[in-house]
Order: sequence, then structure tokens, then C-alpha cells
Amino acid sequence: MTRTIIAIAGASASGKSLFSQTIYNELLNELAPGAIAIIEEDAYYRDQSHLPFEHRTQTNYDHPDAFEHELLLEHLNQLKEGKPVDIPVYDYAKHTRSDQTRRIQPAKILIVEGILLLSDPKLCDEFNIKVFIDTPLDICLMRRMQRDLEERGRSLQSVIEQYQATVRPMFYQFIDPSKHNADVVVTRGGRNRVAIDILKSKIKQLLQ
Ligand SMILES: Nc1ncnc2c1ncn2[C@@H]1O[C@H](COP(=O)(O)OP(=O)(O)O)[C@@H](O)[C@H]1O
Ligand SMILES: Nc1ccn([C@@H]2O[C@H](COP(=O)(O)O)[C@@H](O)[C@H]2O)c(=O)n1
Repeated sequence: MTRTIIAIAGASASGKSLFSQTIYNELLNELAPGAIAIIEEDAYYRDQSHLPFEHRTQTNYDHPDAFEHELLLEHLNQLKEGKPVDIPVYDYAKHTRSDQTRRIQPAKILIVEGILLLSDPKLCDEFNIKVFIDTPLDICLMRRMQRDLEERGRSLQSVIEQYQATVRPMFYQFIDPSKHNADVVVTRGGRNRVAIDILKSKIKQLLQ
């Protein structure tokens, strides 16, 4: 059976999750059960449970080394072979993996979303369609401040410090250059209706 892996990359808070989730939710009722699944690259942040909390706050979470891409690669290959995988569940407030996992079934369409997917040549080889969400960085920062305060247990001070120390510099070093590996660049982020509809049509075509 042919399976298609679609990568959705872009800056933190550019709208990757909203974009992916909108496509997923809108297609869910139209497609056969289990036809489509989403995996977050964030699930593959390295486990840091062996480190003290203070130490974990110092990690550069926007550098490729923060991710266990080897495990993501292994899981993508298992899914391609039709095997289900149990992916880690990440806890942003604790800066490490939780003790839970989430089972992903080998869907015909697999959407993978995350900041550094297109910066890794081995991962790029696995993706059939590569999308980059291109949202201005000042808008990403505003959205990130609001989200991290409301959903990820952060203070305004910590968001600003992390943004200056790692998020912004790593964006320019790794994420922005990876845009050139994309097949499609989507402006404005998670609510670009035309881009969402184009991707939905492509997915339906692939499933025919
Ligand atoms: N086009 C948009 N307009 C308004 N809010 C948006 C838009 N795209 C994303 N958001 C909001 O910004 C925040 C970050 O978006 P999210 O999709 O989680 O980003 P990412 O997955 O790239 O980190 C979320 O609260 C989301 O609802
Ligand atoms: N413990 C962590 C782990 C990650 N981050 C930040 O998350 C961003 C990636 O997730 P998005 O949903 O925003 O794409 C990344 O920029 C990391 O800085 C964190 O703050 N703490």
C-alpha cells in the first residue's frame, strides 16, 4: 500500500499545528476511518528526566540536537511498513517527556509537523510533500508569548529571554534556510484558506 508523508515546517508559533489540525479535522468525516494521522516533531524532544529541572531550562530547544530525529525516522519507517508506533508525549512545563505514549496507526496519509523537519536531510528523504509555513517572525513572537503563558506554563520574562537567546538565532541559522527544501511555501500561517483547500484536494486525490 502506498503511504504519503506530508511535512509541515516553519517557525515556532507560525501556525503549523493550526494548519495541520484544520486539514485533519475537516477531512476526518470525509475519509475512511484511520486514513489520516498527525505526528508532532515536538514529541521527539530528547528525554531529560535524568537532569535537574534547572538544568533542563537551559537547553537550547531550537537546535537540531534537542531532537531525537533518529527515533522519528525509525517510527516513520515502521509506519511505512504498516506497523503501529507508540510515540512519546512531551511535557513542556517539565521540559521532558511524560511517562505516557500515544499510539499512531499506519494511516495512508501521515502529516508530520515541526520546526526543524526540513533541516534534516535524512528526514527530508522520507517526506513526499514538504510544506513551509512562512509567517513574519514578529507575529510568531506575539502568538508564542500568548500561547506559552496560557498553555506551556511560562512567564513573560522567560519567553522573552529564551526568544533572544535561542529561538530567534536558531530560526535564522536552521529554520529559515530550510525553507528552500520545501515544495510549497504557505504565507500567513494557520488560517490560509486557499492553501488549506489545496492540500485537502491533494490528499483526497492521493486517496482515490
Ligand atoms: N493565522 C492565524 N491567525 C490567528 N491566530 C493564529 C493563526 N495561526 C496560528 N494562530 C494561533 O497562534 C498560536 C500558535 O499557533 P500554532 O499553530 O500552535 O503554531 P505552531 O504549531 O507553528 O507552533 C495558536 O494559539 C494559534 O491558534
Ligand atoms: N521544553 C521545551 C521544548 C520546546 N520549547 C519550544 O517549543 C518550540 C517548538 O514548538 P512549536 O509548537 O512552537 O513549534 C521551540 O521553538 C522551542 O523553543 C520550549 O520552549 N521548551
